Amino acid sequence: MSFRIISKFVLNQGNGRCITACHRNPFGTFLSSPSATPSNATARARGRQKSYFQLRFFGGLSDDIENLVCKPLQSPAGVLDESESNFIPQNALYEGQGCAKKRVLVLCTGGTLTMAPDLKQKGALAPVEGAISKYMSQMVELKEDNPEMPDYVLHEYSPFLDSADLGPADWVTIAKDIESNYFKFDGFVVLTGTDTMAYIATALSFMLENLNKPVIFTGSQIPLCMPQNDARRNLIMAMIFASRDSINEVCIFFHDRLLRANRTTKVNTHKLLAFDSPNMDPLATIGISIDENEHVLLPPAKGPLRVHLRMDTRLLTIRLVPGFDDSMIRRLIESNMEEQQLRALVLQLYGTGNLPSVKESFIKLLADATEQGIMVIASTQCFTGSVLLGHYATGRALLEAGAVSAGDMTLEAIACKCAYLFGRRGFTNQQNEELMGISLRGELTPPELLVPPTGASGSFEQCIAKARKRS
Ligand SMILES: NC(=O)C[C@H](N)C(=O)O
Repeated sequence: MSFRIISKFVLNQGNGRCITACHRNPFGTFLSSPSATPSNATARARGRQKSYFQLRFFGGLSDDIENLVCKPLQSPAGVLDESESNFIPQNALYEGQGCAKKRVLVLCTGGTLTMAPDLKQKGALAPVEGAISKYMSQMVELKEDNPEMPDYVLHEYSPFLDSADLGPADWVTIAKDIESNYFKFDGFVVLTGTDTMAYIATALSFMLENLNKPVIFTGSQIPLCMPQNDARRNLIMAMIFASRDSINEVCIFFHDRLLRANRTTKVNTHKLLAFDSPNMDPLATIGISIDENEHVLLPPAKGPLRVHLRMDTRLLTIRLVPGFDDSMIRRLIESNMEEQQLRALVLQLYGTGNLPSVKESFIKLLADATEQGIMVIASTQCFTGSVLLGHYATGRALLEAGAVSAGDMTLEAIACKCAYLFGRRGFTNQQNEELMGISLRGELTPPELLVPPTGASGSFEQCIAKARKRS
């Protein structure tokens, strides 16, 4: 799929105000430049800055996915030296108000939020290019005299797509655009369709290592053009959260909750409460106030941002149903093993990670697969809770076949974590297996923190002991 980026930037409300540079260095300090026509307040702030600089923001974001390598982020010229001891204002002061005005980059890929009934498609919803910029420029909440809202730059990708049409190449495009604009904005909003939003946002959480700014995904169930839409509030709240210093991770805001992206899954096709993070509390909830759950927010990263652009998605997911025909699954796996294509096999199993122990040949097949270097991952079909291999004899056989537990990860997290780890290439199979059991971006409850079930078996205890030793 071609996912060309057009350089269509809407400077805040189209008023021509220049976009200024804002930088938070790897150590968490902000450096930002005042606007082109600094107010007294910004001039005062400037007086306290030793290395004042200004970058203008030009269009021309990345438009290809070549050079898919992991590379450390380069700082723009003129950034603050870490030995700098001067006080650096967190942001340019907002003219006349004496308060900080944040800057947010809004990246829009399409999705229902941007859609309208298309007569050529018999009234089916289809994305309308250009509509979002028109709506946003008319939203009073986003006018620049509203000090609580950030300045924003909107970037519309072309063509707008239903999220079902977005894949790893598009995740790479988004990651690259965040990388190349990282120092110019305080936070990022990504507008996508809801159907694969949890996958895209989860993938981004792995691709953006040491993220120190908010990246907030949102979309809607009802298009922005319809009066009863949920798009407007989702968009406003996403922009508010994208301006918060307390958030250093990729999140999904939807309806009334901010969720960690890699814990999130789409749970409803109709209701406005379309997402949930079944095994983790929301990062924040909104009612008449915004309540952050400070204890679950990820702390600021210690190192500089590293962007990993190679995602190896050679995995197969099989959801078991009672009475399944294992000969069919056998053929599928065997043909993949022969072509040496398959890297991981995700089994969605019953309960704590059980499969029929009577199917000995199937278990033997899984043991052969692990021996050939295919990672066999045991996950659960249950919406909440965790895989506990070894709690039941039926699951124990899997442990012996060399399967790896997915713990309480969502399917989205399992798939994207595999793609990320395999894409890194530098890890051995054993290291990959160990990393699957370790929380890299908050996607997993560490096994040692899981409450052992009543009557936990010896092998469950062994799993925990092994995990403790690793950490
Ligand atoms: N609500 C939505 O955005 C669904 C739409 N099919 C999409 O994922 O693009």
